[in-house]
Amino acid sequence: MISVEEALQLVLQHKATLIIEEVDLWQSVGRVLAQEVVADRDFPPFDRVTMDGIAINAQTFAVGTKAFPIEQIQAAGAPQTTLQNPDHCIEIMTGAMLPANTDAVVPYEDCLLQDHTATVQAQQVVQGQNIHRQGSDKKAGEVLLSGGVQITPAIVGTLASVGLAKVKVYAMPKVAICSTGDELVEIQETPLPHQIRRSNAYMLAAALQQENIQASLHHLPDVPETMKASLEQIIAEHEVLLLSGAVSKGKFDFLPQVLEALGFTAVFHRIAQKPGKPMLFGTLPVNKVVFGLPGNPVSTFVCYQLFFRPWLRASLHLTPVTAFAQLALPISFRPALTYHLPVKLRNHEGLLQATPISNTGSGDLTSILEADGLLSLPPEPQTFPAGSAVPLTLL
Ligand SMILES: Nc1nc2c(c(=O)[nH]1)N[C@H]1C(S)=C(S)[C@@H](COP(=O)(O)OP(=O)(O)OC[C@H]3O[C@@H](n4cnc5c(N)ncnc54)[C@H](O)[C@@H]3O)O[C@H]1N2
Ligand code: MOO
Ligand SMILES: [Mg+2]
Repeated sequence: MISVEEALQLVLQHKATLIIEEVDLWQSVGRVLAQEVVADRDFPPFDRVTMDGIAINAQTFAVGTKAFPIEQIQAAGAPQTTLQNPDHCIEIMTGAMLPANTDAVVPYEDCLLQDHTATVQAQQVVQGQNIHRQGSDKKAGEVLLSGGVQITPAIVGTLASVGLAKVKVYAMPKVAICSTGDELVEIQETPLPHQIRRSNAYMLAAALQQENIQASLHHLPDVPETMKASLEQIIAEHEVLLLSGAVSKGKFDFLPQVLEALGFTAVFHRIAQKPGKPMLFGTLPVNKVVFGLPGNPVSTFVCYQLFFRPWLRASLHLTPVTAFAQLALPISFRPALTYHLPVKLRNHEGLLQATPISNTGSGDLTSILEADGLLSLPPEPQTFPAGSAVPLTLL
């Protein structure tokens, strides 16, 4: 059996090669940018006034002038005006271009406006005050963003400001989710006493939806011939298979053998971890990957979080997420496996503290209902005192 670290390395050696597609800007949030974004003009593109008030020449104020006759008013969106007389002022609005021959803006709050004259009541006027200088944020031609970042609302704003109505992003892989098992029924059905609803398929579909992947949903019965025929069709139409169940030691766990008959090469089967020990991972021609997630709901969930998500991030050129939390309680366990524990997180004196959520095992789906994260306790040491810093997967 291989360790969690080895398993993850192997998974990451089989990244998907994702093509680049163009989407409308307003549909790009959450997607991964696949292009460089360059400032098409200076940021800001002109000396931008930052307060509503009057624009003056600071030198005029410095030699003792307080009352400035108003030459005109300049609104945001109007072309730049020019102060004709250095003893005068121009009324100016936030977002307007600074008028030529002025170099300071005094806010209305510091002025008295009467008879077409603004009298400055402030003690001081500093050259450059309330002016956002052209190019002070970024210069035209500067790289604002490189590819390999998830598009946030702030990025959408930046893309909009450089005029990118269409954005290049990595296309998401085509994913099929397959539940397996003759005990499973559709969610709208009333299960007989020996049956359960196929909740894992929906849990995985929801998780993928959070990644902007609309997966197709399938079910495979515990009959090798039917399983094979269905899988053949599914493989032809998808790049990634997320399978739940049928990977352990049971008499009806046919998945590994059926996959092999379809050209599957196992990269690993079984990981030294709990839950999720029976996980299967491998490849199918050409460049397709299969995640055989163990059927117990918490195992399915944990393996998805710990292997599929890092695989997807790496395929999308995103940097890995690393986080740690401190254990709120001491924990001891055996045998020597990596233990993934659903935890509740809270802030304790400025540190992230994790409290394990009690559960009855990996069949206990309710144990992850309130989980904010998964702690992964390595096989050694087997005793972790309270306060130990432990790797955390944020959910
Ligand atoms: N002799 C051994 N038995 C088992 C081992 C082992 O090492 N030796 N490993 C155990 C572990 S750990 C797990 S996890 C399970 C994994 O089993 P499978 O991946 O083969 O999954 P199934 O047998 O199909 O189902 C297990 C369990 O999960 C329920 N299930 C399956 N799919 C769904 C679904 N879509 N929605 C809800 N629940 C689902 C299924 O009904 C079973 O109760 O094997 C142990 N056994
Ligand atoms: O380890 Mo299994 O994945 O717990 O039920
Ligand atoms: Mg089984």
